[in-house]
Amino acid sequence: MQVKIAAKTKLPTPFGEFELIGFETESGQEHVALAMGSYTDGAPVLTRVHSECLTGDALFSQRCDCGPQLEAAMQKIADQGRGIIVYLRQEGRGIGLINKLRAYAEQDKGLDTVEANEILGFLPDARDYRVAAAMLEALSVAEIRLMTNNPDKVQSLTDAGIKVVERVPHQVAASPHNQHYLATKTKKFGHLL
Ligand SMILES: Nc1nc2c(ncn2[C@@H]2O[C@H](COP(=O)(O)OP(=O)(O)OP(=O)(O)O)[C@@H](O)[C@H]2O)c(=O)[nH]1
Ligand SMILES: [Zn+2]
Repeated sequence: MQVKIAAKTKLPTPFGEFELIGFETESGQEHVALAMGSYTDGAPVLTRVHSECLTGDALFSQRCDCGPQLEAAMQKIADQGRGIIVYLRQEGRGIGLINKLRAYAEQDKGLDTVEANEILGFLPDARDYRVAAAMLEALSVAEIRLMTNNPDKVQSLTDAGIKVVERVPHQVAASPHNQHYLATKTKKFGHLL
């Protein structure tokens, strides 16, 4: 998987100023990374590989925990003054925004998040983390402390050549709306919650 750094700029946020790095893949996909501090010095970098969730990241959805997880990652990185968020445009665990909304509609009828994907003909999780590994390599980052509860993410990044020296638990407070969703993540995806 080849990616190229297409643009770099500043991103001032309530958590502090990040460097915003835009990437393009060979197939024309666009992804971004937010970086703070000196991440090229060889020491393991506190890292979040975050999958796009328009509803959670931008629209305050309480169906999932994505928005608070993104904020928590930005805060933890700002507290340390050093770290990277790889923001992957793999919306809906890779099935895309409209298909995720279709899956939500199935969940409204009583299916869980895995069953809803399957009834629509998708894998429960269609994400590919090789692009995240390629982005980290392009930033000269080889060793990370990964903020996640998802063991598959740790394994997939490891398989793609990134050394995950530590899994940093990344749990945020549940809401009444996302309890079932979080329970399914634990039961069906093996999330460490
Ligand atoms: N298809 C589908 N995607 C969902 C659903 N709810 C959230 N997502 C997507 O799931 C992705 C986030 O994945 P999660 O399973 O919440 O968490 P994770 O990234 O695997 O694990 P953590 O690193 O612990 O956060 C985002 O791309 C969301 O858009 C859903 O019900 N169906
Ligand atoms: Zn979400």
